[in-house]
Amino acid sequence: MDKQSKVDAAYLVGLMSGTSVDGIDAAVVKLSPPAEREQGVEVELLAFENTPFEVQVRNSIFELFDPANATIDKVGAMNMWLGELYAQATLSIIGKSGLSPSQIFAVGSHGQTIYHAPEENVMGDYNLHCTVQIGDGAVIANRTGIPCVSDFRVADMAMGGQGAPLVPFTEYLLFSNPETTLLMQNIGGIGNVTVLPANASPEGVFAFDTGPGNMIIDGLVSQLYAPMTMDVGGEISASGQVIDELLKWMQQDEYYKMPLPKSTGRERFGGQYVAQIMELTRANNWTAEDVVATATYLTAWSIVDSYERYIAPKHQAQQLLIGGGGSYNKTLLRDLQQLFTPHKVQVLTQEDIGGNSDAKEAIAFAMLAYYTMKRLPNNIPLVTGASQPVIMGKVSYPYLGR
Ligand SMILES: Nc1ncnc2c1ncn2[C@@H]1O[C@H](COP(=O)(O)OP(=O)(O)OP(=O)(O)O)[C@@H](O)[C@H]1O
Ligand SMILES: CC(=O)N[C@H]1[C@@H]2OC[C@@H](O2)[C@@H](O)[C@@H]1O[C@H](C)C(=O)O
Repeated sequence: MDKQSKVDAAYLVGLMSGTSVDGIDAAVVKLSPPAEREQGVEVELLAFENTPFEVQVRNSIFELFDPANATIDKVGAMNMWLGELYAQATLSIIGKSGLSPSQIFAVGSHGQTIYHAPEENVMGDYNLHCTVQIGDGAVIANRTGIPCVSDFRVADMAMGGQGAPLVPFTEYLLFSNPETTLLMQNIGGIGNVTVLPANASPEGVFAFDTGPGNMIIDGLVSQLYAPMTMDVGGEISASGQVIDELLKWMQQDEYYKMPLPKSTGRERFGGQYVAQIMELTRANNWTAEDVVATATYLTAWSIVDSYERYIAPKHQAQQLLIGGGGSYNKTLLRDLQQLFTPHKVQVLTQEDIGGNSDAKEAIAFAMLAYYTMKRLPNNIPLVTGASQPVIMGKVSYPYLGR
């Protein structure tokens, strides 16, 4: 890092639109760089906004999750359209922060994942893996006049990694603690955990996707309670009972036993999976609230199962710190508290420690973009499985005529 960057704070915008497809999270942060490489970076959240997707946009994105529907014209058009929406979200949040676009060092945009196949051999004999995030960075840069870093995951995958999860890099920088072993659990569409052992070096950090977060719950609610798309506050599941037979069927999925590193997505727990549950529901005459309660319990179970299988043999954790939209589902929190009590792990949300469950990932992509702009590596190879550190993200520069 050059001498200048050690002292100057930078303003950045972070954009996240995750696997839930609920909308765009946009954050403006002030980043005070570390004095020495990775030690002591500080980030202050200046403004945050979630812009829900209009129904038409959401439906068009969902269409692209099925490779048979994701024709090149639709992918190309949505790549441009999302770029526009991300640019609007960027300008809106900068306005809210009281800054002007010229003060922003860079935008870090995750994009919309429409396909993630870290294991799959997509092209037959060619043994190619891939991950696809759309919402073009060049559109964002040119519409806002701010350099934009986008498409983070490909560089890691090029070096043999899963291209996910990426947030552990920033969680290590922001949350690691000399005395407490923390489990940073995100519950978005997918659930993912970062293990921050007390006093760990970056080599001690590990992370992986625990399985579905809200994806199955959202899918079932959309089918059984349309036009609702989520179980707000966990009220539906609170009124239902877990169906043992369905729970056992869900627990059979091979993902839970797969070795680390691992990551997953809609390809496993999306529309097709929900359609299978709907078939079982009709065949067995299960009630809607019991089915949603079971999917909710499954998510909590997958998190504690991951702890027992991969983490507890190495580390006794003190806290499970939950972020992402799942932290607003009270039934899910209740189930997690119940399941972690025997392990003596305290279950807290980001809000319990003065954080923001919604903003966490957007903040992370602002931070990752900072490292990209400084040409510093920003993956954790032991987390993603990459063979070496890489500088993730592609930079688009606007021409400002000066
Ligand atoms: N008030 C609420 N009550 C219950 N669930 C909620 C509430 N608000 C959000 N959620 C759940 O959280 C989901 C959105 O979470 P989040 O924005 O963290 O996911 P994401 O970033 O899209 O996903 P990922 O992190 O997997 O990429 C919604 O789809 C919904 O299931
Ligand atoms: C391919 C992809 O978009 N993965 C997401 C998804 O949502 C949660 C989990 O699955 C995680 O692996 C990842 O996102 C976060 C931001 C990450 O990379 O850390």
